[in-house]
Amino acid sequence: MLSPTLPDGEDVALRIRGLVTGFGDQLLHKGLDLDVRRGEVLGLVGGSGSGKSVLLRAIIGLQPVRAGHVEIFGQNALDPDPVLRRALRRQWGVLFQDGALFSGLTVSENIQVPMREYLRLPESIMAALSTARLRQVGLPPDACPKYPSELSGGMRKRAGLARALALDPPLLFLDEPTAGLDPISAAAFDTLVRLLADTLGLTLFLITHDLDTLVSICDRVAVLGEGRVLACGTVDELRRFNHPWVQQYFGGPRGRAAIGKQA
Ligand SMILES: Nc1ncnc2c1ncn2[C@@H]1O[C@H](COP(=O)(O)OP(=O)(O)OP(=O)(O)O)[C@@H](O)[C@H]1O
Repeated sequence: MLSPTLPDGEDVALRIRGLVTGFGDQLLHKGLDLDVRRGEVLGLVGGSGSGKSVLLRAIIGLQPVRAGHVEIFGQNALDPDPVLRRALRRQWGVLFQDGALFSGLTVSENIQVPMREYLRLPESIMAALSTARLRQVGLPPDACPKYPSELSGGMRKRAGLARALALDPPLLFLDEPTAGLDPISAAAFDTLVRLLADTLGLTLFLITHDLDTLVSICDRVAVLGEGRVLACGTVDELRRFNHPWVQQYFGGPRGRAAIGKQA
């Protein structure tokens, strides 16, 4: 059994217990449990429509939850108190699938959006910080005055990542970070994400369909299906896990190719 929960005493960044979500009379998550260790890179996989994006939205408070608990660094993430929510909001950053940059703002202004909302800093400091964040994600300072439409897909992802890092959060959520990138850009993005996680000591929760990403940067992978986490473990452990979808996913031609590349 590759349990989605960790033993008591583990240093946990994200703890989910008994999560229930749904739309109308359809339940999507049916009592989902999951723990993410502090400092680990956890990948979330599952078939299309299994509820990966809705789970992310539920964790960060964008999706109503019918039952259950979500804790981020020991704080109740579902607490409706706006003061507590605001304090907790500074603990995480998120990169949505398409980067979700504001098209009418420059890259620099995009990175400054969370700074303006949560920090009170002089303009010159915010400008310097946004340039530093861009450098951190491998973009040159001359990207600062550009608009998202003037960037390539890979650069937009990096700009989105810079914005996710704006408040220097210890936890990052990434929704399909390599979707739409060519294989070379995707591999470079994976390398960057792992490097940032290691150097900044970040905890990463990333949704992906990209087997190369799972194999190359994730410490553990959680498999979502049937409204819960079916199993959570290393890619090697999951390959041996006896469940038809998991077997097909990791043992199929693409899974074997991705694992073979790393061998
Ligand atoms: N606002 C909504 N109203 C009604 N149903 C929704 C809503 N948002 C999502 N759903 C449904 O919830 C289910 C899970 O959606 P979700 O986007 O989380 O899937 P996913 O696992 O991320 O899929 P994919 O891998 O294709 O991105 C889908 O059946 C979807 O149609």
